[in-house]
Amino acid sequence: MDDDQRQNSSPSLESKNRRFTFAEVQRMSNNLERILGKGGFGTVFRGYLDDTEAAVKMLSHSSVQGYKQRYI
Ligand SMILES: Nc1ncnc2c1ncn2[C@@H]1O[C@H](COP(=O)(O)OP(=O)(O)OP(=O)(O)O)[C@@H](O)[C@H]1O
Repeated sequence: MDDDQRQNSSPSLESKNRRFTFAEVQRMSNNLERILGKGGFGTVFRGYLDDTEAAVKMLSHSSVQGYKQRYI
């Protein structure tokens, strides 16, 4: 399936991945106040994007290295 087909078959599935600076992450997560969980790529914190509650995932340094080793 190519990208066009994927978009047509699931129009509501849009990527919401965005990157923020550490200062922005601190602000939106109230200084990393509440941990929601941990995954293979790093810790997930509760945060707010504007007024919407959001899960904020911080990639761990080792996962970024692993990503580079695999994909670069
Ligand atoms: N949107 C969310 N709402 C609430 N908790 C969340 C949300 N996203 C992630 N979490 C919590 O953070 C944990 C880690 O999530 P994450 O997506 O990073 O990893 P995973 O899918 O569990 O594992 P992996 O990173 O190995 O694929 C989850 O198990 C869950 O407890």
